[in-house]
Amino acid sequence: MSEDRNLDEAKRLLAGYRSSIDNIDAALIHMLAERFRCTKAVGVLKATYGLPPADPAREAQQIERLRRLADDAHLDPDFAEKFLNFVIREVIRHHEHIAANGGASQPG
Ligand SMILES: C=C(O[C@@H]1C=C(C(=O)O)C=C[C@H]1O)C(=O)O
Repeated sequence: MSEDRNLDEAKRLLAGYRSSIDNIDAALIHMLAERFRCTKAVGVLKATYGLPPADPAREAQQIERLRRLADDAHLDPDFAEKFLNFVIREVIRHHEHIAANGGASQPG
């Protein structure tokens, strides 16, 4: 009987955590969409002025900063670095694509 009650309580807690996880995932998607909206504009600017798609010096600064932020927030800095590199690789792919199209961004 008390095991049933414990299981019910566990299910209630699980549903509460999952509801927060769903909200956080939605926020992440919106934040990523906004970031890519910005970086696509940067890609158009770079293509217009003949600047290279990638900027390794800027990336090094961002990684150093994000590693520090992650550490302060008790998030694994190696994971934060991998995540940023994953996002930046996709941004650079967009920039190369924009440059190859003469500075025109693609929708989406
Ligand atoms: C957005 C830029 O282009 C590239 C993408 C970056 C990013 O996604 O943060 C950072 C540096 C560049 O390699 C930029 O130069 O600022």
